[in-house]
Amino acid sequence: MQDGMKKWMQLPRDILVGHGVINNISDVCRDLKLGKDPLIVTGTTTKKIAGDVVCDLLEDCGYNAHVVSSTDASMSEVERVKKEATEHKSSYLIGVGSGKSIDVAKYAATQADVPFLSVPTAASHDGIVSSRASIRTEGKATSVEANAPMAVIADTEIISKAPFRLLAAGCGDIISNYTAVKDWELAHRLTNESFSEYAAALSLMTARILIDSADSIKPDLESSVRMVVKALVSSGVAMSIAGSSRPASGSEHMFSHALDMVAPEHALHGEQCGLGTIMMMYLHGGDWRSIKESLETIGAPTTAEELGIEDKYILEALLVAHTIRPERYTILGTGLTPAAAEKVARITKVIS
Ligand SMILES: NC(=O)C1=CN([C@@H]2O[C@H](COP(=O)(O)OP(=O)(O)OC[C@H]3O[C@@H](n4cnc5c(N)ncnc54)[C@H](O)[C@@H]3O)[C@@H](O)[C@H]2O)C=CC1
Ligand SMILES: O=C(CO)COP(=O)(O)O
Ligand SMILES: [Zn+2]
Repeated sequence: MQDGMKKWMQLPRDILVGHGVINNISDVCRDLKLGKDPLIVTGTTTKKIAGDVVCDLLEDCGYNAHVVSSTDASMSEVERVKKEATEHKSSYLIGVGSGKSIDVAKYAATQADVPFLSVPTAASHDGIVSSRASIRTEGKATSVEANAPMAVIADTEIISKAPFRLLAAGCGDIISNYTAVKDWELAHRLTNESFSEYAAALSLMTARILIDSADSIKPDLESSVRMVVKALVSSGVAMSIAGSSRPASGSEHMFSHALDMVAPEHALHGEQCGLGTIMMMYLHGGDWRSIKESLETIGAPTTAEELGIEDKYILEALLVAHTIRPERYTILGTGLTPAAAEKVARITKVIS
C-alpha cells in the first residue's frame, strides 16, 4: 500500500448538516444501533457550547452518557480517554468540538475498536469527516490513520456562532486542494504513484465551488457555514475515495506541518495551509494571485504578519517542509535553497 492508503473506502453512513440537527443525536445513535453507553469527548470551551447539550439530549432519551474534557491532541490524552471509556464501559465515542477534540475522540475510538461520531462546533478543517487524526507524540504532531466517523452531525446554528476566523480557516483548508492535486498529478507523472481521477476531480470541484462563492462567505451567516461544511464533507469524501489525504494535502500542508514544528506560536491549521497554497501555487507556475485574492475576499490571512508569525519562521518552514513526509512527492522535490525560499515568500508578498 502507498503512503498510508486504506485498503477500502471508508465513509460516514449518516451525515446531517443544518439548523438544529444536534437535536437528532439520539435518532442517529439509534439508527446506527450504537447502544446506550456513549462517551462524549469535548474541549473546555466547546463543552459549554455543545458537549453538555449532547449529553443532556442523550440522557433525556435514556442514554447512560459520560463526558470527558480533553485539552490537547496528544497521545497521552488519547490514552486517558481510552481509560475513561474502559471505566465507563462506553460502547462508542462522540467527539464534540473543534479539531483537537475530534481527533482525540477519533483516534481513541480507533484504538479501542469502537465506533465514533463527529459533532463539530467549528468548520475549521476537513478532519471533521476524514479518516485521519493529527496526534502529538513526543512533542511532534503526526498524522495517523484512523477510522472515519460513523456519522457527522454539523449543526449550522452552533457553528455560525463560532468566531469567523475558524470558518475562514476551513476555507483555507479547502482552497489548498488546488495545490494538493497539482502535487499528486506531479507525483503520478514522475514517480508512478497511483492517482484517482475521481478523487482529484471531486477535490478540485469542491475548491472551485468555494472560490466561486468566496464573496458570499460572511460572518454570522448560516448560509456561509452551510456552504463551507458541505465543502469540508466533500473534501473528506475525496480523501476516502483516494484512501489517503493526497487529494487534500500536498506541499502546502507540508509547509503548515513544518510551521507547527519550527514556530513557537501557531496559527490555525487552515490559515497556515491557505498561506502555503499561495506559495506552492507560485512554485507550480499556477495562478497564485487568484488564490491570494480569494483568501483576501473571505477574510483569511495571506501574509506572515496577518498570520501572527515572524518572517524567519516562514522561511525556516519552507526549507524543511520537504522532510515532513518524504514518501509524498511534491513540487518541493528534495527541498528549496534558502534563496529560492526567500524568493517565493517575497514575490507572493507572504513576507515583506
Ligand atoms: N484529522 C484531520 O484530518 C485533521 C486534523 N487537524 C488537526 O486539528 C487541529 C486544529 O483544529 P482547529 O479546529 O483548527 O483548531 P483547535 O482544535 O485548536 O480549535 C481552535 C479553537 O476553536 C475553539 N472553538 C471551537 N468551536 C468553537 C465555538 N463554536 N465557539 C468558540 N470557540 C470555538 C476551540 O475551543 C479552540 O480554542 C490540529 O491539531 C490539526 O493538526 C487539522 C486538519 C485535518
Ligand atoms: O489536513 C488534512 C487535509 O486537509 C489532512 O492531511 P494530513 O494527512 O497532512 O494530516
Ligand atoms: Zn488540512
